[in-house]
Amino acid sequence: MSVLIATQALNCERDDRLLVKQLTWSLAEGEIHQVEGPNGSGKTSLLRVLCGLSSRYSGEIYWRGQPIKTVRHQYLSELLYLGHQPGIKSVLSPRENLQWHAAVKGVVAAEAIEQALAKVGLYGYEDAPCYSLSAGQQRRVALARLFISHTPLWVLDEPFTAIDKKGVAELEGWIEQHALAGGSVLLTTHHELKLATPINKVVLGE
Ligand SMILES: Nc1ncnc2c1ncn2[C@@H]1O[C@H](COP(=O)(O)OP(=O)(O)OP(=O)(O)O)[C@@H](O)[C@H]1O
Repeated sequence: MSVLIATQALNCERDDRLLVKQLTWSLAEGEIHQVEGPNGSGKTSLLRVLCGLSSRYSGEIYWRGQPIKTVRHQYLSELLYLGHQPGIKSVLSPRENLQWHAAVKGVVAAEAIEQALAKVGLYGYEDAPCYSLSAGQQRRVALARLFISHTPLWVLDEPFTAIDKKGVAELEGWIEQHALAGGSVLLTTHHELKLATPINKVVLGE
């Protein structure tokens, strides 16, 4: 399986604290990697750097073997980042949020949106403004984005936050299915993952 994303001697600094030190690492198709470490160790900071959302780093990041600066459009279009916060627009409904996401991704996805709403259990709430939904339902709106476009790399920061037991099992299944289909997943979670697929660990704060 070919390598999607890799780093060479990556350092991430925050307020004069070196959070990631000389990280040389790679993530290939079909792999699941979990960034681990205590609160404040830099997990979110690392994910944001790897998704092109932060430039607080030194060293090199490669996408499919090319420095990200040279393939920025391809790199950003092939990854999907779900942040710590749901990152949805609260005045829009779940359906409208997904339509917005599809437009940003440049995909026509009317059917995929309906399927995604059903998959994450939001039918019945699809046209309600998101501010009227519970925290777990809002997280489900964010998770529905996983099924709108076919992005090879999912980057998930604490995706299990506010999700109920059934939802946790479903999300574990989706992560596993994505990897089995040749996709890759990079995630942080304080939740103990129950997957049959091996998980590679990236440990920070040691
Ligand atoms: N918005 C911010 N402004 C200033 N410093 C910040 C900010 N966000 C994070 N930091 C600093 O960066 C460090 C790493 O934070 P980060 O959110 O990456 O950690 P984390 O490992 O994801 O933590 P957690 O497990 O609590 O989510 C923190 O200890 C903090 O000092």
